[in-house]
Amino acid sequence: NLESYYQSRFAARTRRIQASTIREILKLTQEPGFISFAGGLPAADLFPTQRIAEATQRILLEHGPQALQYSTTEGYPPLREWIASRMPGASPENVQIVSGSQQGLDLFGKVFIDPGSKVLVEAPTYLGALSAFNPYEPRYISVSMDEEGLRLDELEAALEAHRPRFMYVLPTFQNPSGRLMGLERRKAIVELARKYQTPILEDDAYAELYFSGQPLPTLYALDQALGGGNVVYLSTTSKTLAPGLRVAWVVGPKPVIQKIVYAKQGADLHSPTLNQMLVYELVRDEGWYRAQIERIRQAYQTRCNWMLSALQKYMPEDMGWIVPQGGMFFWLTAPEGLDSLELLKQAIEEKMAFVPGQPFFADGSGKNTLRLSYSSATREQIEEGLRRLGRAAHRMLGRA
Ligand SMILES: Cc1ncc(COP(=O)(O)O)c(CN[C@@H](CCCC(=O)O)C(=O)O)c1O
Repeated sequence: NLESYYQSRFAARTRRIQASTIREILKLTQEPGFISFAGGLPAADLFPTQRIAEATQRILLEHGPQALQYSTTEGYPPLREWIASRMPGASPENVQIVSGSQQGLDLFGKVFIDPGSKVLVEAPTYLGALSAFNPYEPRYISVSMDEEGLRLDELEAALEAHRPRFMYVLPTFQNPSGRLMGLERRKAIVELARKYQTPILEDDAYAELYFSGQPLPTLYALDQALGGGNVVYLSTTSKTLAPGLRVAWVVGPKPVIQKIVYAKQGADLHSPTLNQMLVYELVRDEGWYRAQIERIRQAYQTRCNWMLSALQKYMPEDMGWIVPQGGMFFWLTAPEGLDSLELLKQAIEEKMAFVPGQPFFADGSGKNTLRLSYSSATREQIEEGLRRLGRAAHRMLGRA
């Protein structure tokens, strides 16, 4: 039958296509009374639902046939122009709309990775990128980080020794560790990448989620200042509008974008036409969009503070964490020897969930780390959820 036929003939081909830990936990935590800090779920209470309903109706009434018809793979021209206008040195031809930056990761992997290609990643890095790249069978080169990001000495040694196909970097509120890379480090990394002619894939999913201060320049912008051409940039409306719309973009040199267009033609023809037109209707109102982003920043700052005080109250004293300056996550480091996968099992007994850290490490390390998202939790859920986690952690660490 088909199943045994599949097992005999195809299982080898799909050996690198494995489950996403976040996606699998997300399914599990739908039970009532469950408190999950697993998925980086944007705050649903901040989705501009009413505005989306009105804009969608207006688009359908005024441009129905266009909104519901097939459209070009490159994406809705006004939206591409809006994105290009915010990226130094970019024109719409450098911009490709994709269905979530997750698709951008997949298509980039499809275009850049051969079996065995070396891909340089941060340790830890976004596990969704590993899920996207794995089917193309890369070999990962992991480089560790200090408090602000990639260590330059290790990075240069790795670039020299391995000449990787590209490096995947998250400079702004890194997922999962929350790190924010400073300007000097950003400049140094862009210069090193150019020196070793190693393209950077910059994933800027949390670009707008600063709690305070002004955004730092993107690696894309810093590379432009040196002549450009060495950074491919990803960002998304998932964290500023609504993730269910699946509207994101890739910005890069024309030959690369051209290949990503062709790959997308073979993947899904184009991203949803209506959703692209809707996103443009929302972001074109600069005043509203800035106010929306400000609402989100303030809400996440508040929820971050709630989680910080709950951590201080309930965690064993030898549990450490990085206090984020933006983004959605706390990254916890437990004492060596504490297996966060085992802790997750205990936590699930208490109807609480988080993402264990090991899937974020391409080199299989990080057993004693875990990621907590505060973005869509209420104050009560944070208090109760951390109390449950604290109970499980104290039990595991053998402390009453
Ligand atoms: C660095 C980074 N790059 C891409 C994505 C995917 O975002 P899109 O919605 O595809 O634009 C994300 C979103 N990651 C969230 C959401 C995952 C949602 C899920 O798998 O349920 C997380 O880490 O929990 C990200 O953090």
